[in-house]
Amino acid sequence: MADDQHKSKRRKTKGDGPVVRIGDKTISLSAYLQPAQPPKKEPTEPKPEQEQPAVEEQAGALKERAREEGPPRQDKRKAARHSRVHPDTPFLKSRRTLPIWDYQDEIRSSLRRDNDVLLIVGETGSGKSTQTPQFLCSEPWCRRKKVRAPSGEVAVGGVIAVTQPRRVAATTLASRVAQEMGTPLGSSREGSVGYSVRFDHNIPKGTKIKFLTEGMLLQELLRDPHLRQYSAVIVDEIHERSVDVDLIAGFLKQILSGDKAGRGGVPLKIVVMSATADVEKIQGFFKPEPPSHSDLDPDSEAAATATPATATATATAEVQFLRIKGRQYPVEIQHTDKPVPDIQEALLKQIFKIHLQEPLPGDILAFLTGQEEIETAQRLIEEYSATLAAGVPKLAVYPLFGQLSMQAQQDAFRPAKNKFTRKVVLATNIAETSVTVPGVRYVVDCGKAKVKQYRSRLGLESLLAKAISKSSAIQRSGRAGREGPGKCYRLYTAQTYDGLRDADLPEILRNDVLGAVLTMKARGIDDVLSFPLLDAPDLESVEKALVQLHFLGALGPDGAITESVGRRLALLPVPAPYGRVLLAAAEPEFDCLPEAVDVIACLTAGENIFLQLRSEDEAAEEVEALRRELYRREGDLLTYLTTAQQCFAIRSAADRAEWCRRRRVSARTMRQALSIRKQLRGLCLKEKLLPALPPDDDDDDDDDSKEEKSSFRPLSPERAAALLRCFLRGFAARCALLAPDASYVTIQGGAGGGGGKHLVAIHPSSVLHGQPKREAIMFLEHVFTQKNYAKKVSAVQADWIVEAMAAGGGG
Ligand SMILES: Nc1ncnc2c1ncn2[C@@H]1O[C@H](COP(=O)(O)OP(=O)(O)OP(=O)(O)O)[C@@H](O)[C@H]1O
Repeated sequence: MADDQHKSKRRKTKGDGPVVRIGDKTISLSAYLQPAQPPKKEPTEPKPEQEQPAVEEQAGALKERAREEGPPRQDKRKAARHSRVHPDTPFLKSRRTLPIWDYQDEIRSSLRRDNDVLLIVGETGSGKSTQTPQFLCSEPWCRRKKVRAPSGEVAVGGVIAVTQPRRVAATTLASRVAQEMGTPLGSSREGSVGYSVRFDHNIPKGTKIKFLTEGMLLQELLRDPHLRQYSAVIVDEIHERSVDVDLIAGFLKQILSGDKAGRGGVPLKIVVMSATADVEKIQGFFKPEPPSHSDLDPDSEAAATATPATATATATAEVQFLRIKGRQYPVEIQHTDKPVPDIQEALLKQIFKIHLQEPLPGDILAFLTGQEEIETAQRLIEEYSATLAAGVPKLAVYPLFGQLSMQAQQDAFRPAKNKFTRKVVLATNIAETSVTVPGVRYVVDCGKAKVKQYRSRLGLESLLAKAISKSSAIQRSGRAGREGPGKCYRLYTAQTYDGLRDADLPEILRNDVLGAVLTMKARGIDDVLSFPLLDAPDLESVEKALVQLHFLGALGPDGAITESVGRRLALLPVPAPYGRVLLAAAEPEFDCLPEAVDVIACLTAGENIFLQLRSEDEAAEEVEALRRELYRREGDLLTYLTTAQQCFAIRSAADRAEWCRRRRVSARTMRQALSIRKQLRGLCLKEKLLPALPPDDDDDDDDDSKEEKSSFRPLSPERAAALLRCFLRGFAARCALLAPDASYVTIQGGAGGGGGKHLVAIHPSSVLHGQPKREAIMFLEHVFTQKNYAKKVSAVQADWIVEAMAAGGGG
């Protein structure tokens, strides 16, 4: 873990000026540290260093200019239209300037009468996500109604669900819309807007608009297949085509073309939105068909009560389509003249150039491929910022990637803490759609993204950096120009852009479809191959998922979901193999659920809990020595457990933070892990996996006065073995045996193990790296860089693997 993979990427100061070394490359920073002389007629060019305070003056000028230019001209008569239903909040003025504002009547009327489906395509920033739900929430069909359903009198409707591909989009949109509607989120128990994302729900009483991740809506569908609380579901950013959004589309199509008995005859309105959707495909998919009884789940209330009258009443209108013309602010796009040989280098140069040439205010959003690249760039930019002369604005870097805790993600959306500072957000493609990062005027797009790729031959998923699609490039550039005119610097040529494919391959065609197949099974879809999907995955992946679920014990021999395992797995908000670990740990034979929860909390909390050690770190040796006390010979999972238990046993939050600092353990990730632990424990209690909450479940991160925390007790070797045997119930197929030539060879067969054996090496980030070889290892993750690496590794016994396989443990 102490391994620093970026030793070579350090900034040095040579006689010829400061340079950044990236591998064997050297970038001179002199040009950036000594800002270029401004060309005479360009007011926005940088001034010589000693005159840099003038940047603020330039900023003033830019602000002034933006004020003068104002938003694009709108038809005054139309723009003056004041909706009865929108309170005159301070946001009304800016809402009126959005291109979608003039379409609000059309949007409303498109869904009146028998029209149940509307597709909206409009440029990024035109106002789709924030405005459409506000336009619709006061429609008469959006009222909550008491109706008669086969199960008796039920309440239907009243809320609009807006799905988002990512948590950060759901939460930031909810907070924006709450502000626009004048009911700030979370400040009171009542409000019009709420959100629901994994491990975080904020649904005030009276919520009319609920932003939620696609995963959360799927969870809700399991509990309420008729989506009774909703009058409408808005599927935003459909072009992203995650497995979850494809499943949602399929379920919505079934609700649409089925009878409405379960909803007491109340139709569910569906709005599908994107900047770059395949209009024909989506229209074709949702085109109403007369339902046939054979389409219905024979056990459903709907099937039991459907009459020919209810069955045909639904299929009348076509899918409505609306194209929103115009964009809010222009975005100037610049491509490179030539292909760039080194993206990381080009990205840093571009950021430095913007910083020195463009006045404040104007933050930068740069798209990189992944966490490692972001952390390296962050370090280099921070080092560079520290060298800037006193009169030059500083740079404050905020990383933004999916593995970060929610709190750390939110930081990127706040203004830089210090004055006279330019914010630089370094993001993966999680900031690509839906989000508005306040302050951003400049986007730098590296043109690549890490894509999860399921290599069905190996049965493993890998993250590979690949060229993005045109649709992604358009989305990325759309992040500039949301609060004023913007610029997007693409680090690739215009020809390269022309050669990009229009859209990404849907995830369902790329990935392990395990979660998708489990969800379909839990929804009573026996024949997963005939479930309506925009694109069906290949037979091989579906078959592999079915086998894997069978190994996990989620499916019985007849292929139906099992009550004891499958249905419970589908309800747990963790991937199925982790869920299987929790179920095993609750069995009396293993009896180690709190420990399994702790490990899973660390695994799912975000970044690696161990921060990378820098070789120049003076305290590196001391940190290493302290960390060695945490390392367990059984491997990474037990090391996580020891770390979590030691850390969580400390009473005071301040002492815990200090404990983390001394070991360079991420205090933020540990806080998140503590919160996940609490929620998972609560869920386990609810699902009757835990008889009672463990005595130390009174964790309050900020409460230093707690006296009752249990102190750390190291796990005995027997209990450690029990815990690893539980993990094997989820990951038995992710194992490798020691071969006579001292290499690790993955076990053959088994779900997830793929069709053949292959070599894996232990990743340098593992505590088992460089340790004496064991007879077998279990690894939770696999990455392919120069070679196949196993990550999150534990030493296991071969007979435990056999035991887990026999019990049906595939991962
Ligand atoms: N959190 C925010 N802070 C500041 N302005 C915001 C925020 N969210 C939205 N806006 C403003 O509202 C505009 C419309 O945003 P909205 O997300 O509704 O557009 P959109 O059409 O859905 O865009 P996209 O297709 O990129 O998701 C933005 O361009 C921006 O001006």
